Amino acid sequence: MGELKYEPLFETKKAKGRIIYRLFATSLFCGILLIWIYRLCNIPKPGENGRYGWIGMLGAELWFGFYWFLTQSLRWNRVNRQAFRDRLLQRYENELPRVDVFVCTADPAIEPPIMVINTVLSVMAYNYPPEKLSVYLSDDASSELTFYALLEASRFAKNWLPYCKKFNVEPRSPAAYFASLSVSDQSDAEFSEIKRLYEDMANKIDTACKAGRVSDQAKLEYKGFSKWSSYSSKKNHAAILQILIDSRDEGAKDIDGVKLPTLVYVAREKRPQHFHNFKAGAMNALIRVSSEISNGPVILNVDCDMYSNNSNSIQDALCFFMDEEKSHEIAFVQFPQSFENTTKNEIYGSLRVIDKVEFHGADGYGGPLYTGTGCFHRRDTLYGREFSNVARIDLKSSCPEKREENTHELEERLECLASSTYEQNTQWGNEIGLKYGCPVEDVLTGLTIKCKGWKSVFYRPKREAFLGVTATTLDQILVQHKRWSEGDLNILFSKYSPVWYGLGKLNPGLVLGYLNYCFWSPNCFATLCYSIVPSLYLLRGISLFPQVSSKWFLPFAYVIIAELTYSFAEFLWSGGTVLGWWNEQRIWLYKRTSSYIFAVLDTMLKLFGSSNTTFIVTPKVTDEDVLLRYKQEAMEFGSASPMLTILSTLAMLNLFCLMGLVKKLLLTRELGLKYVFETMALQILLCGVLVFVNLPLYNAVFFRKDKGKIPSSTAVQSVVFSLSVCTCIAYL
Ligand SMILES: O=c1ccn([C@@H]2O[C@H](COP(=O)(O)OP(=O)(O)O[C@H]3O[C@H](CO)[C@@H](O)[C@H](O)[C@H]3O)[C@@H](O)[C@H]2O)c(=O)[nH]1
Ligand SMILES: [Mn+2]
Repeated sequence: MGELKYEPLFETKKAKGRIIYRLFATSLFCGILLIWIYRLCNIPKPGENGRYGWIGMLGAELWFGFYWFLTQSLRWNRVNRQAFRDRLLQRYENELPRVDVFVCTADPAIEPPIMVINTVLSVMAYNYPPEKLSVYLSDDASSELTFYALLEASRFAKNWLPYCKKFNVEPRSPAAYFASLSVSDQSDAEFSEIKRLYEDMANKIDTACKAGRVSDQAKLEYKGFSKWSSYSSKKNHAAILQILIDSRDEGAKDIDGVKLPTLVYVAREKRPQHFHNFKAGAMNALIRVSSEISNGPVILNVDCDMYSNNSNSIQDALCFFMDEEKSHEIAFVQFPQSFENTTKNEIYGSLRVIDKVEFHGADGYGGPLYTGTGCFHRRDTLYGREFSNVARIDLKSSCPEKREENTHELEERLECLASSTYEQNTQWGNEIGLKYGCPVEDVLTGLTIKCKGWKSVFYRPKREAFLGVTATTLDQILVQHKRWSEGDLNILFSKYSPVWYGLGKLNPGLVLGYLNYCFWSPNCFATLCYSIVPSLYLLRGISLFPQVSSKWFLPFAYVIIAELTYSFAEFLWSGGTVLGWWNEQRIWLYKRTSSYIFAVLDTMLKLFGSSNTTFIVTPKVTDEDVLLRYKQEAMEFGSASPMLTILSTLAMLNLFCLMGLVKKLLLTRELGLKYVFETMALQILLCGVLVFVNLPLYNAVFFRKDKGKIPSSTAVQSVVFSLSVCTCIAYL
């Protein structure tokens, strides 16, 4: 008899087409080198026209070339992963580990309780032994509305979970499930019954939310509400911890008599004198509280809008943690961040290329970033454990034992773990738990885990594992990207910088990979230069690029065409549309000329100690008329803001430059047509593309009447400002 053959629980395959890609990238690099040489060798002498502009362009092109080089690290060595769930179940069906799911919410006004509990229900309904599954909701708003919704959800779960199992429902967020069905699917009695139950619950929650409070009757029915009696405000209250379902209780069963997963509500203590560290603080409180309740060795973390869209994700993730030969070094398994409310052409851009390309590239060098949601961690690594090849963590576990304390005693005992002083004089937020002090606690925490010797995995199953809500206005997306790019830049300067902390600990390819994100925001300088200088020089008739007939024109043409074609192909290959790519270019420009500028400024202020970390939560609800425009893919410029003023000014500036040129060519005939095209083709092209990409903005300034247009004050400011600059440049 031969030995049993070892069958891996997952496999890792190199992505196809890497050789061709590498050849292409090398050719592009040669083009970039030639551009640099041309710029360096042709700097106008002091006193000559265009010297400063030229030097600016040189700087910008050096930067773009450098940044392009960084982006190669995420494309050079892509890998794809495959998990074998059947093998996992064959080997470990009875020894699966306990899994704790953390859901975070922060504000019932922009993260509606009904959305939050749909996420909670979707993770409670995972295809996983319920006695091994525990769900924790952290409510940073400590809102009794959210608590009330969770209470209702805990009751509805008794019907919903068996229904999901019986009919193998997907997705298991009730709202998403009902919305996914057509009328003809909705005939049988059991369906009508579950839908009615859901609607009853949703109505109750909706009524409470509209009233802004929970009815006295509901409060009388459930003693848990008494914990709000000493509550004074969202920023000043004691910890509230309630175990709504304790799966160790005999009574914790659904209508079919099957166990329910544990469900816990936690609102950590907040006091004005103690800083709460946003989501990282919430997560750390959950890590502690859960350690005393279920202590699952695997933790899944989702944002409150990211419902589970695939009931098998836990098993998928466990394949990466439980393989006998390859799993011991894996700290976390990150799933893509995908969204449910995207429109066809994604007017505000997407994370498409990051998910379909870049994270697979990072995975080839040791693993993707932790991006805060849709990520499974080993609990120990969150405690700061160093990787060791010898002391491996065994995840296998049997059923939890019965507890001595009753639920009430347990709650009382654990509230102190969520107190606002618990972390004082401890290493929480520093050596233990998620890291504090950075707007992207997720990226920073993931980075430090990897610097302790661990690897991570990026897994993109065919059926999306999680779906969330993406921003629906320009302002929201710019604010979000400011937070992200600022956070990533903070990491660069922090003690955990991939450069000085990561070097030697991470694969150099991954260091470069991280730098891609750390250097997001400094891209603003080169982009600003490229979108202002050539256009203004165009107005003055000064050429900044080689003549069309010059041989130096070729590398420019090659790099521009090759890079644009590549980015276009990559986008389509990632599942995007043609118009989607064009929209992506616009949002690329907008982020770089607004979010990133403020990210750099705030980081500088912070380095000099005069600014604090903030976290503006992205709204997950949209007004009806805004939603309508979103669905029609009309950009929502909306309210005035410094970011919008910059965008609008830049757009106007380019428009006036182009108009100025046309005027010179056609009306005054100051310049010959042939001469202009020969010497300034690329400048005209650049300015023309900038105008073309900004068409929706001009429309929003001059023609739109709806509320999503650019506010008149912003429009006037930007026109006056850009017109004055253009006039000065043209006539002085
Ligand atoms: O003080 C806070 C602030 C936020 N949150 C929660 O954090 C999550 C993320 O907030 P959101 O406004 O949706 O930010 P996004 O930019 O969409 O989030 C991404 O980026 C964040 C870091 O900037 C990560 O924390 C997130 O997990 C990641 O999905 C939400 O569930 C919030 O409820 C808290 O629990 N407490
Ligand atoms: Mn979000």
